[in-house]
Amino acid sequence: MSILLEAKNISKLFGGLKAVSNFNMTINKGELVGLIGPNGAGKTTAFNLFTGVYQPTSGTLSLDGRSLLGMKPSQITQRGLARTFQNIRLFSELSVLDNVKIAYHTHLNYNLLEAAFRFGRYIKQERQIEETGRELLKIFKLEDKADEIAKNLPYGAQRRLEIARALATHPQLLLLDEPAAGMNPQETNELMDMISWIRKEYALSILLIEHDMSLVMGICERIYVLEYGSIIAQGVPDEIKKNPEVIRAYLGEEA
Ligand SMILES: Nc1ncnc2c1ncn2[C@@H]1O[C@H](COP(=O)(O)OP(=O)(O)OP(=O)(O)O)[C@@H](O)[C@H]1O
Repeated sequence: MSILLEAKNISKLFGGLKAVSNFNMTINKGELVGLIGPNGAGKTTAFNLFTGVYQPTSGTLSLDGRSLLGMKPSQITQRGLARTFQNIRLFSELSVLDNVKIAYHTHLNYNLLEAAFRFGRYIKQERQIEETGRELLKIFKLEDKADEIAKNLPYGAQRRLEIARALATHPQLLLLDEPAAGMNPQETNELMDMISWIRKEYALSILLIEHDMSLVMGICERIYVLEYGSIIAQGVPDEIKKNPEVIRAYLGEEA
């Protein structure tokens, strides 16, 4: 199996606080990996390091064998890494379809001048974007809501739209930050199926931060556990469930 993302000995200091400490992680192509840990363990900081929001204080980071260090978030998106946020970030005043279409534009191979000179190609690409956008909405059960304003969608639907929008940038690796937060059990189950399906359909690697243990244990092939910025365990779900360190740190009441 070939490695897609590799983080080696990454640390991130905020003043005196080590939010992430000597963090090592590999994600193979096509793998679905979970990242769990108590509140404040450093999970979102890890995502922010992978996506260029923060630069690590030390350590190395690469995607598909090429370093990500020093790159801006937009460049990292172009290289094939997309994410969703713990707090939903949509263009709340735009329609559902436009939210997805805007994401496609980060991947278009025309600029404005070309658009003016080669109007035919522009129109064709716009039509393609509209079609693929609608296909994505269908996958996420949002096709009937294409023209609704994003902020008027129910919470669970907004979360699905965020994933659809991330997928529109054609990622190799998708980072999902608590995608089931605020969802009811039925919505969570449907989301699990969607995540598994898109992973196969788009040959994606996925890294998932999630507090819903049934979701994490149900779909992830491998799990990393963070506590106070350090990885305290990693392994397949059955190993993680039995690991005494993990039970102590995180699964306490549920184990
Ligand atoms: N920009 C920042 N400046 C200072 N401290 C920060 C910053 N971002 C995160 N931290 C601190 O780093 C630690 C890790 O935070 P982080 O948000 O990564 O945890 P988390 O595991 O994602 O938590 P949660 O599950 O609550 O979202 C926390 O102590 C947090 O207060």
